[in-house]
Amino acid sequence: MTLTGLLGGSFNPAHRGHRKISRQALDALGLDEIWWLVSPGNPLKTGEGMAPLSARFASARTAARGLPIRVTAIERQLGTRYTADTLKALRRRFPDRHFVWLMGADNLAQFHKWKDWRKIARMVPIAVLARPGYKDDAQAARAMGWLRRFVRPAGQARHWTKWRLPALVLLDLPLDPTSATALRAARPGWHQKFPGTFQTTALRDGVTRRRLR
Ligand SMILES: Nc1ncnc2c1ncn2[C@@H]1O[C@H](COP(=O)(O)OP(=O)(O)OP(=O)(O)O)[C@@H](O)[C@H]1O
Ligand SMILES: O=C(O)c1ccc[n+]([C@@H]2O[C@H](COP(=O)([O-])O)[C@@H](O)[C@H]2O)c1
Repeated sequence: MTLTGLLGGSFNPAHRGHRKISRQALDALGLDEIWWLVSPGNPLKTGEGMAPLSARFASARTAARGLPIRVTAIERQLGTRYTADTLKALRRRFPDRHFVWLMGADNLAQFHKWKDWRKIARMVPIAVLARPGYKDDAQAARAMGWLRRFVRPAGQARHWTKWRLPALVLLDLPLDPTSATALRAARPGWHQKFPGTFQTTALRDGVTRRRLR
């Protein structure tokens, strides 16, 4: 079984914070690799100010360099937008992998708004990475009203494949203040550096190549 972390995101653009939390998750959870799922469109975001998938994907490829991270637009290939649907499809398609869902503390604060969020927690363990300014919001998250009883000690994080689900671990590791919102404000035209189409390798056996626009 390959131990695989899933970090879904808009990556508009990808940045040092994504890299940092991925390194932390690789280490704390003893992962073999992480897949960055570059979202065709977060269902809770309007799409305003969202760069094309091709540019976000390319920025993620650059940010992930040198780490055991696979950047993928698999939700585009699967035709899914909601994480619950993506996880259902991935678990069916990759039975030889153990998946853990990774997210920053800001997303835990919103988690109760996600489609079928309790089902998500029943499908995969969830690891929450600390983010500056979101410690209190994460603790007070509406979803925590239900999830709190399933919280596992961070010291046992490497045993996540053995956990009975639902299971949630809060990884309170050194913080990184980088945010895509701040980067976009500083460089609104960032995506012009990543023009055109891109190629993505389908994850199954790495043979199929698809051109996406
Ligand atoms: N600096 C960070 N610290 C902890 N988690 C982070 C950090 N940056 C991003 N994440 C997490 O990475 C995932 C993808 O984030 P995303 O691509 O939305 O970046 P972002 O910086 O949060 O973007 P935006 O500012 O546009 O909302 C989310 O789970 C988010 O919580
Ligand atoms: O499934 C949902 O309802 C849902 C609602 C909001 C966000 N998500 C997912 O959360 C991940 C983080 O999104 P973002 O835009 O905060 O980077 C990304 O994979 C989204 O598809 C999923």
